[in-house]
This record gives sequence, C-alpha cells and structure tokens, in this order.
Amino acid sequence: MATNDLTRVKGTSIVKPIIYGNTAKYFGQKRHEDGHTHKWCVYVRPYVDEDIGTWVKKVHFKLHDSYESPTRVVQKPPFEVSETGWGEFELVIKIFFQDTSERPVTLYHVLKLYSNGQDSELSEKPVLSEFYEEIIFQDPS
Ligand SMILES: O=C(Nc1ccc(C(=O)N2CC(c3nccs3)C2)s1)[C@@H]1CCCN1
Repeated sequence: MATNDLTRVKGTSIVKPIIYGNTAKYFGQKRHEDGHTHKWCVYVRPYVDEDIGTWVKKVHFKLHDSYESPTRVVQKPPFEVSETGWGEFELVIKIFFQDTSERPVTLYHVLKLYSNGQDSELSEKPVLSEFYEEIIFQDPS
C-alpha cells in the first residue's frame, strides 16, 4: 500500500521518521551592530529521501520572543528557519499535516550554538544538534 494511499485501513499505522534540530556557526567575532555571534538554522527534515510536503502542510517555528515575528510559519519544504543570535534558548516546533484530521505534533528543541557548553564560542567548526523522531498515524484515512 502506498504510504500516501488515502483509503482508511483499520488497525494499521503509518510511521513517518523525521529529523529535527539545528546547525550553527560562529561568526569568528561578535558583530558590532547587534552583538550577534552565530548564524543558525533550525529544521524539520524527512529521515528518508522523500518529498515531506506530500504529508506535512506547514511547520511553525516559535523562536524567543525577542526575535522579530517570533512565530515563523513555513508553508513548503524545506521546513527550516535561518537566523542569527548570541545565545541558546528553547524553540517550539509545531508540525501541521496535509491530512487535516490529524492533530498537529509539537516538538521542543534547545538551540545549540556552543560545542562545549555555554560561551565556548571560539570553535570555528559548525555545531550540529539534531534528533530522530517518529510521527505515527494510527488508522490513517
Ligand atoms: O541566550 C539566551 N536567550 C536568548 C534569547 C534570544 C537570544 C538571541 O540570540 N537573540 C535575540 C535576537 C535579537 N537580536 C536583536 C534584537 S532581538 C538575538 S539569546 C538564554 C539566556 C541564558 C542562556 N540562554
């Protein structure tokens, strides 16, 4: 059965594995105009190579309230937000599905900028913090 088959099959579930998290890179110095030190990208990606847009309608990324327009709505893949900043904070990621009968899924991710704990920003190496999650659709329509 194609994973996008829309006929409802009782007693079945469809598992859609995803990766979510962030990459970050130190500028090399603090930016004078705003004190920012890093660029970063937060994302939701499929674990396997597929068009995630066939089953994800949009993703909300809720940044810290000090950011302009802190709730970023991404309506098509790639589901990611790129920003700059100086610190680490918790983001809320809310995933909405093409099948509107499916409730959205909310994930929480602490933005990681420093490889070895707070303020160890001297590393020129990119930082990666990502997690595996399985979205399970019970008795999909
Ligand atoms: O860092 C932390 N919270 C942060 C919240 C927002 C941060 C940030 O990077 N930015 C706001 C954004 C702006 N730039 C200009 C105007 S608003 C750039 S950092 C916590 C505090 C203790 C440990 N972690």
